[in-house]
Amino acid sequence: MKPSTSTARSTARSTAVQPSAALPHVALNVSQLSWTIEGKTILSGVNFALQRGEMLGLIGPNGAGKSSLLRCLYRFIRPTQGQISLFSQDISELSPKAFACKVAVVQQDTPHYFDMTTEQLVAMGLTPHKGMFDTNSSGDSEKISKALEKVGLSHKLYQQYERLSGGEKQRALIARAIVQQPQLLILDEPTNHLDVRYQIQILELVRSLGISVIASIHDLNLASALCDSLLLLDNGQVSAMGTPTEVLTEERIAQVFGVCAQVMPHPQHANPLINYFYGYQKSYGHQKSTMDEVVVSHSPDTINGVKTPS
Ligand SMILES: Nc1ncnc2c1ncn2[C@@H]1O[C@H](COP(=O)(O)OP(=O)(O)OP(=O)(O)O)[C@@H](O)[C@H]1O
Repeated sequence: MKPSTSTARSTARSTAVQPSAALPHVALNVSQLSWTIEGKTILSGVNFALQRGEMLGLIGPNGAGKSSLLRCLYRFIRPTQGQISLFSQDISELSPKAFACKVAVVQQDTPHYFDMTTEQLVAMGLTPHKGMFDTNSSGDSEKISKALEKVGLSHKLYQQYERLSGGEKQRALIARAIVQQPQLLILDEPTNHLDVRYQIQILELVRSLGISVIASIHDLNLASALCDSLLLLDNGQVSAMGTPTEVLTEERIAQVFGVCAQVMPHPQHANPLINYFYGYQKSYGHQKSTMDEVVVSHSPDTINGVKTPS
């Protein structure tokens, strides 16, 4: 199988449904957002805007505050300070039902849904759009089938959700979000349980929906390939925001993640492709880390005697 020479990003976008022209250009605006709990500041002065139809990757080391930021966006956490607006409307002013019609969330840990088939789980995505006494129609069944087909789970329609594998559960939750037809999709580590094929496929699928997306992603190469822009969070603050090329520099990867990397254009899409170097990390309690020297010299010829590619 030979990959296309067109970019993975443009290929996915070419099938996108264009969002309504009536909506403002900025989907999400976050201004001076801070969150403090138990005297500890977790998020501080976070500012960014997500353009309509754009896919924003939220990256950063463990504990940087990615999930906390997403929780503020889907109203699980009330920020200590700041404002979040969705298509120019303050999200705190939306009713729970109005909010659920506009925003879908796929959380990091797959929740338990005992006694529910995959079909019933995905049908939950229709609930915000229904009145109290509305029942599911044949059109609804078609929406559910199409969403399950998109995530490759048609054959699991009647299987108990609890019996799906971790990756299948993740894909079923994404199918539920698709059925919800949100204006904003929030994904907390959506590729967590997925094998490499589904990591690519699910993110390409999410891109192809043509809606505004914010997703926390640990795999920097995946984020680089599939996101329009990246927001790098470090210690609760925005360290950088911009295109993958602007954000993913060797210096910044060393500073924020504490690893030495070589960044080059990806042969298919030309966004940064990151190669990590090994063997220089501090081993706890023994060796002094050579990281500082690596960062200072920036393009080491050798690391621990291993010649690095030029
Ligand atoms: N409810 C809470 N009470 C106290 N501390 C919290 C709470 N929620 C998060 N934190 C702390 O906030 C910091 C950021 O956590 P968060 O889960 O947002 O980071 P993250 O970037 O998503 O990390 P990871 O990549 O490991 O998932 C951590 O130090 C965490 O312990």
